Amino acid sequence: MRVIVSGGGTGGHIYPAIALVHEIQRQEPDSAFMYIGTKNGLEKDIVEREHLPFHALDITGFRRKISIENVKTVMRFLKGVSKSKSLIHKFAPDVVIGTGGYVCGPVVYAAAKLHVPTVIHEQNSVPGLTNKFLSKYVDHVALSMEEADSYFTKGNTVLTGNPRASEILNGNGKIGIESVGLKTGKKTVLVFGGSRGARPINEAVIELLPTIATKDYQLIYITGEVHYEQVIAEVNAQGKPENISIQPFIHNMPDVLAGVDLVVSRAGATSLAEFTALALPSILIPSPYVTNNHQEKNARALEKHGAAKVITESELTGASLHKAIDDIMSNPVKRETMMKKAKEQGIPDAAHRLYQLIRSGENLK
Ligand SMILES: CC(=O)N[C@H]1[C@@H](OP(=O)(O)OP(=O)(O)OC[C@H]2O[C@@H](n3ccc(=O)[nH]c3=O)[C@H](O)[C@@H]2O)O[C@H](CO)[C@@H](O)[C@@H]1O
Repeated sequence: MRVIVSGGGTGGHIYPAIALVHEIQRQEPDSAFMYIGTKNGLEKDIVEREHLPFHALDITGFRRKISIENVKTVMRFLKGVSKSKSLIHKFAPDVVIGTGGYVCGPVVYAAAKLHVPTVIHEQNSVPGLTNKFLSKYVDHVALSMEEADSYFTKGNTVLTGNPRASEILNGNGKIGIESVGLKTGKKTVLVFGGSRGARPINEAVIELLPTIATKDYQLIYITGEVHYEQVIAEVNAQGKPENISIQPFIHNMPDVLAGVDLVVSRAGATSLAEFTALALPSILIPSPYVTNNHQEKNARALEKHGAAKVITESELTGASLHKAIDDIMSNPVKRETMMKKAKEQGIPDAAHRLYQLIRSGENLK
């Protein structure tokens, strides 16, 4: 199969695209791929590590308020459509797939206009602007969560789950823990603030750092690339406990997640698909800076089910985070129950479901 994938900006849109590529490679090893993203998002680095051909569009997202920037955005969109059409003509794909982020807008729109079969994947319970716009033109909208269905009106939705949930099951926990320089066989907590890191989470972790040295568990703490140097400077000023590993970003998340017992994170939809697939208990601090507060909705759904504990950003302090971590880490029965509840929410065969949807496309060659 010849496949163009596009998804960008943050890890939550990029990793599902890569997971789908891996599933197609497993099913049809002689497939050919092209990835279309932006230069400025995380995708360039992540996709090049996968040795996939990468093309960049110069594109920006719409502001919700009327502004002159939006006029420039329309111009970039039109240029993006024209460049996408030329890439599609050259590559001649059997299908074009968008996994969210504004870069998919021109790519998937151009494909639909050229009558190439198209699929978009929505990770969240509340869809982003780009996917809502594209849903009117594409053959299928693949959903990770049923709740998103009511936002799409064309009757072309299918629940597949998030393909990253399948990918994450291939990790090796021992390799993951060793890769960050910690001890295997010890209970481990992972803290991270989504794919870009989150300052409020970093501040809370720095506050609780001195107490970590006294714990019988260890901590992997991912700061986010842009925050790393500042965090390291602050940690060095107070002394880093030995049972903590601090990283700017982790590229082998399937291995690392396979080796941990509890995760503290934002409530991005792709991360949650990973935690539930792996039956991982979580403490979730939803980002309040996202469309329709969708991260809190994602997080509350898991909390209601007993799989997660939610701390809102306004409740977040070093002390509240410390208490929440200790509550779960000192209570194996609670951890066990949360694991069971998390697993009930997972869709571990999502990559295959999405692959089947793509293959079943009536007009797919
Ligand atoms: C601020 C914002 O707009 N966030 C959105 C973005 O979040 P974000 O990109 O943070 O998305 P998620 O938390 O859903 O996914 C992050 C992904 O990055 C990976 N990872 C993270 C850190 C790291 O060091 N290494 C690594 O590989 C995680 O394992 C996961 O696969 O996309 C999500 C999915 O559409 C949305 O739900 C979020 O609301």
